[in-house]
Amino acid sequence: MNNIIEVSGLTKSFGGKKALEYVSFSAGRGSIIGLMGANGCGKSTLLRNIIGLYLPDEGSSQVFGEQSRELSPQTLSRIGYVHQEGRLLDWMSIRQLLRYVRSYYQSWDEHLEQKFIEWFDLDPKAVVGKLSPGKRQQAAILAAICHNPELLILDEPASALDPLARSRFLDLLLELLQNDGEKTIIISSHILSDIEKVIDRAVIMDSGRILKDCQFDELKEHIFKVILRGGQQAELTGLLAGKTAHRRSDGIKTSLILQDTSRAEVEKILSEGRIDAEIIPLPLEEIYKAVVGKAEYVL
Ligand SMILES: Nc1ncnc2c1ncn2[C@@H]1O[C@H](COP(=O)(O)OP(=O)(O)OP(=O)(O)O)[C@@H](O)[C@H]1O
Repeated sequence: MNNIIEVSGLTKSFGGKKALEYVSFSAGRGSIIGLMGANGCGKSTLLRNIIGLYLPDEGSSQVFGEQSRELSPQTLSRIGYVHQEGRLLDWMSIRQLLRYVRSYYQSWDEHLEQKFIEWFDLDPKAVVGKLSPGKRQQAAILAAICHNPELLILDEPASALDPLARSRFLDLLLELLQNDGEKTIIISSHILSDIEKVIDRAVIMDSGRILKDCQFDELKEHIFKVILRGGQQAELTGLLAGKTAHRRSDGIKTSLILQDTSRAEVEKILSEGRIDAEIIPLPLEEIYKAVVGKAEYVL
């Protein structure tokens, strides 16, 4: 498979402080990738390096086969980017802004523009500088997607959106991918309960490094919860000790968050030992905490 993003050994410091340390990352076509991690762990820096907004101290980054530091206008027109600060031309109306952005692209999709103006309930006459943060984010999303980019990079795009707008935004992502299964979308977000509805790959960063990068299904297969009841709780807890990220017992039942194992392996142990237990999938937020080692689980 031809990757459209190839990042290798990317390192970037600001004033002596490392924001990225030897990060390698690649992406093929046709997926929605969730980029997660604590504030300041390097997500935006990675995304900005990918599109050439930042230049690395070491390592290389390519998009559509071109070096990120010198992307041609043709390659840039295949990319859509929504950045965290949502910098836009404040004096324009939404309609003027979209007309202005559209003048840079041959592939602008008017039908898509109209559809999402209605969907987001945006007033085309509204002045950008007077929009609420959420409406502003919606305008930024629209300006980034209507040229039908093959690669869509979304850096915290939905933080200011209300629940309905967020849900419409997620539907929009799925629709973009359904219409064209070759698109690649990278979305960085702290709202894990949202992105778990759409992502098929999870990338978790911590302190400038990638801790985990795998298919979301694989992550769910390997990090999950088991609730034990009955008389064999101590025995099974011992058996799974090396794979337990967190354990809590209330005297009646024991809850374990397991990792470094698989549901199939644990199901086998349970059935062989005829053990009364329940395997429960975890929400992405809990999986994330297990990966980064922050054991503040609600069990
Ligand atoms: N332009 C810049 N100048 C100086 N320091 C920067 C700059 N951009 C990023 N940094 C620093 O690099 C580190 C990584 O920041 P980055 O914005 O990539 O993190 P993030 O994971 O996107 O965080 P958040 O979730 O808060 O958006 C931080 O310590 C940040 O202060």
